[in-house]
Amino acid sequence: MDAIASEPRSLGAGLAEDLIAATDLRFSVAGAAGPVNILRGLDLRIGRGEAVGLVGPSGSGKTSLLMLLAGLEKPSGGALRVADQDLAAMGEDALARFRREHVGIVFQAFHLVPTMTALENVAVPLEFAGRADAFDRAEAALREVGLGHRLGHYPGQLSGGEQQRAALARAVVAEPPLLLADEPTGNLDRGTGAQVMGLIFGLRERLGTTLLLITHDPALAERCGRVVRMEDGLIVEDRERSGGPGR
Ligand SMILES: Nc1ncnc2c1ncn2[C@@H]1O[C@H](COP(=O)(O)OP(=O)(O)OP(=O)(O)O)[C@@H](O)[C@H]1O
Repeated sequence: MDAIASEPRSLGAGLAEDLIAATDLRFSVAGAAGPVNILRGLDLRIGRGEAVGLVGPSGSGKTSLLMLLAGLEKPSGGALRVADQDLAAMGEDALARFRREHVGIVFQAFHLVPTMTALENVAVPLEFAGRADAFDRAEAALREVGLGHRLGHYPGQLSGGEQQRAALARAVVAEPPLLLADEPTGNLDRGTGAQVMGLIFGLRERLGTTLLLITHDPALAERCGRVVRMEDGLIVEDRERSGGPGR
């Protein structure tokens, strides 16, 4: 039986073990008719090692939040700390370094480089980050997701599930503390999606990675230890399961 905590989590001072601490987080973009307020003062804390399912209607701001947490967009207001870094205060170079060192991302579209093999797709970013053993680590990561026999294949020669597994290997090869996944099974059939999710949950458990998983699949969200629901740029529900994999 699930124990549901119906009250939102404490919005007080961040705990030392919080990997993510967003306070009054705001994100606006310029629209034709003036600014569009996408995140409207959102508070969220996620502890190290937690798994969180992020759900909510289309357009509620889930992907925008993920982009801010990844350091791919900058907040328009409020405070955002991820892995002890003040993302709101960082310039482009510092954000690029933050992404390399702290974040892995898996999107619905796989975003592999079509002119590079699976091995190169995983190894090259690691090599850019200065890892001398980039190709060895990339090969190990690809083997872990069951692609040891596809190292030299180009994305166009891989199935959708294989491409997503390669993208997952790329996301976790540097063992980042935070894994962000935006509808990672959205382009896959049910069985292949289940395989990919099994890999994601298995990897995060082995590596102790914090996981934020955006999904429209309630059952998938429930597999996370905690489910956060967004509506209209705010968090409207935040509940935890006792005994879930996220704690
Ligand atoms: N660059 C932009 N310019 C204008 N509007 C934007 C921009 N980026 C996002 N939006 C709008 O902000 C809102 C939130 O978008 P976002 O992609 O974060 O929602 P979402 O909850 O992830 O939706 P979905 O479940 O459909 O992926 C949407 O209404 C979207 O159209």
